[in-house]
Amino acid sequence: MPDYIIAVDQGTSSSRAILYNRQLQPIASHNEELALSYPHSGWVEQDPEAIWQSVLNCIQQLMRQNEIKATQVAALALTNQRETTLLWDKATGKALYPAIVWQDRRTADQCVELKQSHEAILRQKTGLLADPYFSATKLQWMLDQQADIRRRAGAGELCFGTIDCFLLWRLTAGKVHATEASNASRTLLFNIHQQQWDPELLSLFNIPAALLPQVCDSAAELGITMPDLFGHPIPILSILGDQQAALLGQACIEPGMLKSTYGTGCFAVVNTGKQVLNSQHQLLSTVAWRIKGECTYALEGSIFMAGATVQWLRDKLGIIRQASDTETLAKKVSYQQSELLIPAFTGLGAPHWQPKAQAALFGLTRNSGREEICAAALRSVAYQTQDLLQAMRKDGIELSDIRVDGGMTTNQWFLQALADLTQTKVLSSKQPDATAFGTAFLAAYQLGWYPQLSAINTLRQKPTQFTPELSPHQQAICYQNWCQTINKLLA
Ligand SMILES: Nc1ncnc2c1ncn2[C@@H]1O[C@H](COP(=O)(O)OP(=O)(O)O)[C@@H](O)[C@H]1O
Ligand SMILES: O=P(O)(O)OC[C@H](O)CO
Repeated sequence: MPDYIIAVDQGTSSSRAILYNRQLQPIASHNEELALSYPHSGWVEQDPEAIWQSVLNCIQQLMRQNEIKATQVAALALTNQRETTLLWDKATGKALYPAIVWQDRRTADQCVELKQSHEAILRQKTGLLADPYFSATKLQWMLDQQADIRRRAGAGELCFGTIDCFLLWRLTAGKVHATEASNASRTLLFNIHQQQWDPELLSLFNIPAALLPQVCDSAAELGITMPDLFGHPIPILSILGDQQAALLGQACIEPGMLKSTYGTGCFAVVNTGKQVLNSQHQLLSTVAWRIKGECTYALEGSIFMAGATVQWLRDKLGIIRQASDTETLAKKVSYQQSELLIPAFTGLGAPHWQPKAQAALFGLTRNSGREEICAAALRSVAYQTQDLLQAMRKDGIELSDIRVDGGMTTNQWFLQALADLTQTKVLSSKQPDATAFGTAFLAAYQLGWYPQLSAINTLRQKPTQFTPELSPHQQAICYQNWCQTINKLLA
């Protein structure tokens, strides 16, 4: 009897595959880092073949290293970086362009116009707003680059997809062109109330409907892998956008429960149940998951630079050798530090939505060194989280704690700073891969191993707790300085 599930988490910084047993304990994993390229100012791209190859290698290596045969695998469960846009040729399966990554700002000018003319309708239909972050203007940009391309798109010769859709296509050797509702809800083309591609929005962005994938439930028989890939076909039974998968993986299955994931970016997401909450404070409404045709919705605050700021310290400034060095260095720096980093390297996301903002480091003195810059970088992620929590509270969400996960949460110093600067209890998942766990659980649910979503409560390990140690008065001084500095930058 097949007793395993393999979850694939295709993130911005890396791809990984994790092997779970029937009790949904992680048995083994295989990880591969992925490169990003920045060919022009504001552009962020990835190689579609490198993405595909990394996913394939991760699954194959995981199976090989653990002597697992495909016949022992009950399901493949996918989760992925969202919004990243691909366009490929139906006949050859080859992408026409590099993947335009969610952080890419090339369509910022277009979004300024869109904001003035169509923000209200975009918000009402999609829960999102006019920003280059989402897929629609990225796809529009691709379609505007070649003379014949819209005709080919209209004739059904090309496919658009987010990462999940591209992987599903490749895993099934072109048999399935489909996505699922949580990923579709990030495109700016999907009506989250009616659960369908919106004809008015397709016409606004001049996007031929023939390009679009079918939108499925998040748990379903989504496809079967080609036998030659893993030696035997494996059913693909769940797909979720990575932030929605983490919401499920952190057992936030009731309205009002919040998680915040610190990977490349940071995404604070709160379950709003059957209700689409219309934020008055620049947060997004999105599909959390769709099961048996029924949608659960969520409210989201998106920060573009979290772990990516740490990568910048490593790869561009060269002041650390590895991400964990930030912890050792930051420990030496008190809250009295004058240095403040506004990490608007790819514009600012929620709640500012300023795609053209540029990063800046304030308050430098002769005493400022790599310790201070590391502390400022880590604290910038905590301050931005406080911006999101404030917006959520103003929208009427009551928050008593934050369930956190993602690569950055191995940094204990950061987690204490997060509790201090948000004055909120932080519960750090002992399962650092809450994202993969979320989609693996959904596949197990689809298999009938766990017939109720509430079973996730019993599978989740007790988290580690961080409580605020900074006084509310000191926090208020620090946060006021952050707000004033951001306002200065945006003025
Ligand atoms: N100890 C650490 N301190 C700070 N940041 C870290 C640490 N370990 C990993 N990171 C950051 O976490 C990110 C990777 O997390 P991950 O959840 O794998 O991201 P993604 O899903 O976006 O690929 C990287 O950007 C890295 O810089
Ligand atoms: O790569 P991550 O894990 O930071 O997630 C990227 C998000 O899905 C972008 O919306």
